[in-house]
Amino acid sequence: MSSSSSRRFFMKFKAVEEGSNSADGSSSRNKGRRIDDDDGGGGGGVEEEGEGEGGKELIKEERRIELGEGSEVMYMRRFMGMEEGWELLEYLDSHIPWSRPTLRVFGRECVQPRDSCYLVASPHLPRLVYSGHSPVAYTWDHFPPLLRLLDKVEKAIGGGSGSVGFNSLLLNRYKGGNDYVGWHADDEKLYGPTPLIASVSLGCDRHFFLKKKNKKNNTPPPTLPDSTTHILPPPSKRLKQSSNNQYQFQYQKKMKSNNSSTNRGDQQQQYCLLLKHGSLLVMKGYTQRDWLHSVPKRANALSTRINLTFRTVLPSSS
Ligand SMILES: O=C(O)CCC(=O)C(=O)O
Ligand SMILES: [Fe+2]
Repeated sequence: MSSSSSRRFFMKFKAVEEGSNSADGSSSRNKGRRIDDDDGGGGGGVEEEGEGEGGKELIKEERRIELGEGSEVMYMRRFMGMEEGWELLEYLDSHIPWSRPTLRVFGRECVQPRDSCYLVASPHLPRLVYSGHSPVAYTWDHFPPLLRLLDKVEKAIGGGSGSVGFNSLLLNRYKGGNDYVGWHADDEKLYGPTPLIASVSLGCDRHFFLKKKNKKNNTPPPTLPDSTTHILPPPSKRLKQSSNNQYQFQYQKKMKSNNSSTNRGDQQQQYCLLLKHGSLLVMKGYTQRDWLHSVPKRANALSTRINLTFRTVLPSSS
């Protein structure tokens, strides 16, 4: 399949809701100069304005968000070219051995609300276990496009020839707006106390939320890890767009609940980023120790999104 036909394939739902299948449902078809966030991503089925026009190099915008106390995220919106991204999306969609495992969450079994696959550089790494599930670790040597992506990610983060030393990769496939990942932190011991996680997004734009953990008991917020949307007020009431397209908001009201475990009354710091097709998000420092993140359900996310998170498993962490 050519790259343009593959792009059409992933944009097949576009006709259903013309110009509104960004994750937030906002129209991405501005006539004239774009002033919103959709100026070249194409994720979710918008045109590819801004991609290397006239042979110009892609602008690699960077956003560094200091979360405080040694936590930091960095967002690079145009990490890879649009066509390059669509080709990789198509390749991964058809070549990766996806599965949708059963997890155990708070003693309950539930089917993971997205497809995933775990790839590693070596079979001798300690096993990954999350939510009572230990995924099969496939070797990433069988997927040359992923090795090329790894190289690109390492160069972007490590600078020039620098090697970061990622040795594992977790892929998630969200087949539509009902697929999601609930509040969690990638704080498994095998990644060490300050993991560097590089997250590449392909396909449909989706919102990525960050919120500070509840320090008092260091437990997740009052939602099941895979069910988050209901505690957040509607985006229109909640999100305040700042000049750098990053949404920052705080709860305006106390959460209404008689349950003492949910009625903390503290205002949690939160951030939301729209993860675009071809973007790179890096989480570093104590982000996994002190913050939770999620990609909630979105009714308007009509097409497939694939997310890749490169991580480093510490060899002696078993
Ligand atoms: O899909 C995303 O952007 C996030 C995925 C994620 O948080 C994870 O795999 O741990
Ligand atoms: Fe995560």
